Amino acid sequence: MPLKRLTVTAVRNLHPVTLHPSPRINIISGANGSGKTSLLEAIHILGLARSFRSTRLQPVIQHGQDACTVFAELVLSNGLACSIGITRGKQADYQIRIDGQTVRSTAQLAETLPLQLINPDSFRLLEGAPKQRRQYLDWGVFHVEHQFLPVWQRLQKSLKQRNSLLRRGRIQRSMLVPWETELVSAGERIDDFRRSYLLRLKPVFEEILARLLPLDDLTLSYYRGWDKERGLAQVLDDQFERDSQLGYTQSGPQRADLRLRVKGMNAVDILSRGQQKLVVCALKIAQGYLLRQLGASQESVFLVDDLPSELDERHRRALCSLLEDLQCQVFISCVDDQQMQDCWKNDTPLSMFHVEHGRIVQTE
Ligand SMILES: Nc1ncnc2c1ncn2[C@@H]1O[C@H](COP(=O)(O)OP(=O)(O)OP(=O)(O)O)[C@@H](O)[C@H]1O
Repeated sequence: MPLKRLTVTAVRNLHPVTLHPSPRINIISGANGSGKTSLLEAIHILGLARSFRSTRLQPVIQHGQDACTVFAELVLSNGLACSIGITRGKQADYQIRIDGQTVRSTAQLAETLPLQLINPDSFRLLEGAPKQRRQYLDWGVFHVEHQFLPVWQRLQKSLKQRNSLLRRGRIQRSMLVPWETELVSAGERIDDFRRSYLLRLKPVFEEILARLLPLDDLTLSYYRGWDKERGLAQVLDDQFERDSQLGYTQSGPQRADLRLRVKGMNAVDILSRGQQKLVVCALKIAQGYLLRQLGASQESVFLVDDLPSELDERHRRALCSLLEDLQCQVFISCVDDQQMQDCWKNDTPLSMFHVEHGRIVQTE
């Protein structure tokens, strides 16, 4: 799903630019503060309508401008061209267009452009809250299981309604029944989707990890959000009193998690930062490989911010080789392009861009 042409206007310090990236490897180099990350951020906005650096989009819009725009022409897996564009204004308003048609949902953008981000914050996938690992897992499920989104929306709605009734206090048990019925039916399906996705992901992840970092005793397991012995309906029933006191639903798929352990202990307590970074890279790259294996209609585009940092040369090369073998489009930022130049096979299409004070120039 490579971006064939990319136009960025009024994103942070970037001068308006149109680029013709390589369908495979793109290296973006430049000094600190030059605007490398801003270019990756622009692509991220195009795929997800939001930044990975700030929760609000206002800081991303160039000082003195009212809106930023990112537009791209893509090549679909069937070889046809498609155009997508997004304009985000200061009032959190946005306009999304796919092939000239206005689109309301950001899910359609995500579906058209499956983005994977690897950046210094990616560590949080291991050390952060379960929500991040659920989002990671659900990214994969969303792209391979087309029923996932409507079922997930049903789950969110029923959970919200149940929690709002619980917060009212002193409610009749029967008032929750319709929402619980919906919650159980959507929740168990989400659990099935996640479980079967993970079953397929695990061997791919293990293979990728072995190429990056031999860690035989690392295990990846799934916690569905409630105990193994009981069905979700039973759990909601048994926990009604406690849920009423707390004002929210304690157990369910909204509590699911992925668990990474080394010798039975939490991986973050054992692995070095570099090793954690490699495990996160393996997790993300594995999703790209799986998407390709399953013949998904779109392939992932990888955004890798500041790859060389914290990785030694051997691991950097191993990572580049994995990204290269994946045969998808990759954008990698780095301060020193020398570090990234000889990591690729001669026949891999490679483009180099240099950023200076927000001005991007293709150098190769
Ligand atoms: N809304 C904005 N309008 C204009 N300039 C901005 C805006 N927000 C940030 N900047 C500037 O844009 C630049 C953005 O740099 P960016 O983070 O993309 O740099 P980088 O090349 O990735 O640097 P590093 O190597 O330090 O990570 C910074 O110089 C910053 O001060």
